[in-house]
Amino acid sequence: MSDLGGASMVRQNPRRVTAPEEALEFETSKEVQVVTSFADMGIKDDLLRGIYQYGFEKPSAIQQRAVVPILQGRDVIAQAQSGTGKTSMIGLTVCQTVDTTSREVQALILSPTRELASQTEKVILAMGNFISIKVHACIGGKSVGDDIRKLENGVQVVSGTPGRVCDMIKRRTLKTTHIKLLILDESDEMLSRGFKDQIYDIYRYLPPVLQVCLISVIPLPRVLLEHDKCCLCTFLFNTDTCET
Ligand SMILES: Nc1ncnc2c1ncn2[C@@H]1O[C@H](COP(=O)(O)OP(=O)(O)OP(=O)(O)O)[C@@H](O)[C@H]1O
Repeated sequence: MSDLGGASMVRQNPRRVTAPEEALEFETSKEVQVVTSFADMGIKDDLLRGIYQYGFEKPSAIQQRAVVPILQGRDVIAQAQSGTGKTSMIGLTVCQTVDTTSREVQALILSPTRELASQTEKVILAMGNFISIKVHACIGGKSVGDDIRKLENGVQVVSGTPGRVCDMIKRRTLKTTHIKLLILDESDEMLSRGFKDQIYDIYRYLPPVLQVCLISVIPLPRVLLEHDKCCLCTFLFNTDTCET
């Protein structure tokens, strides 16, 4: 997509799945389709089984818009309120994206807190129940030896906090050569405060061809959209804020 100015955005009528509250709007890049069923997202059968077994019947509003662009390999900014299914969406897209026959790390998810990184690991393990996905939560406060053992045994996904992930990369225990997808959860947090330098530090070790997804609760600066491939899926719960 080359034009991300106002003209390329479309507003869609609100259709919230997870919380039937006041009228809400979406702003998306214009080519974003609303896909209302997991079965129509091109998801592999064994993963679909895992999703249904996990108790999901229908994608939430943000999932209906952002899952397919992520699976298409687009760089995506997905912004939506807390509790709207963003973490689950990360789990689902990562499970679909990685090759579970490989032992290489292919997806790296960075979160600002240990709890969130662990939660994401659990979602991936639960949804990926039938695809034998190997994921490791690489977080501070846990044994470094354990990290090393797990990573050396081979995992396809790392869900971690920036400090420990950076440490593992610098020790060459976490090999970055095959990483094709970087997801920053709560990226408003990750790109502010003390995390920014750590994120840049990690980014330097990642392959030049990389899909990046930014997941956020609050709208991110517009400047992040200004590159050709970026796709926006925003849940507009405060129109004024998002227009600036
Ligand atoms: N499609 C879905 N169908 C049913 N339940 C869902 C769906 N997507 C997410 N949920 C459930 O909704 C709750 C919130 O989902 P999730 O944690 O993914 O949202 P979130 O936007 O990341 O929220 P937070 O910012 O609070 O972490 C969880 O209990 C999750 O299992």
